[in-house]
Amino acid sequence: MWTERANGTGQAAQRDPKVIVGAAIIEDGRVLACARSAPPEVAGMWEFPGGKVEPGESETAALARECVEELGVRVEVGERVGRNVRMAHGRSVLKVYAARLLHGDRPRALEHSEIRWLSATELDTVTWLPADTPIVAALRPLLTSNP
Ligand SMILES: Nc1nc2c([nH]c(=O)n2[C@H]2C[C@H](O)[C@@H](COP(=O)(O)OP(=O)(O)OP(=O)(O)O)O2)c(=O)[nH]1
Repeated sequence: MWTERANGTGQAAQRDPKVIVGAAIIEDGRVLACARSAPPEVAGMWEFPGGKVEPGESETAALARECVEELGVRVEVGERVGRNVRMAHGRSVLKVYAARLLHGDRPRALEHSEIRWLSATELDTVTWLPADTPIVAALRPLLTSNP
């Protein structure tokens, strides 16, 4: 299913999909949702803060870095939320982790057009990026069980 290519030794090497990590930052039974400011095709759609894992970087380190860059906050990364979601015809995969804010840090929209705290009943009030739909479904019970 994933693309294969020759690796120079005549053997086929599997090209791993690019990993995109997202943080479901939960506080008081609400999750932080972020509206993309770019590119135009997806601007105004909502996502979890995060981004591409850099070569040699762990998923946890990537999440911590992205939360500082995008929101100016330090987070502790917890359990996975939902399943791996294949995107871009299998060329990338979205993995979301629960997270919590550390040291009293308060998120600011440094790269997004808007950020909002959403309770379980408010999750459907925004338009999520399509890949996030199964993650949002998996998140709902976590918000109701952690009031
Ligand atoms: N961060 C994030 N990206 C998501 C989510 N859902 C989803 O489909 N994506 C997609 C949107 C983008 O195509 C891709 C993430 O790319 P990005 O541009 O945010 O990553 P990045 O911060 O590393 O970007 P850059 O350094 O290359 O500019 O994954 C989500 O919940 N969070």
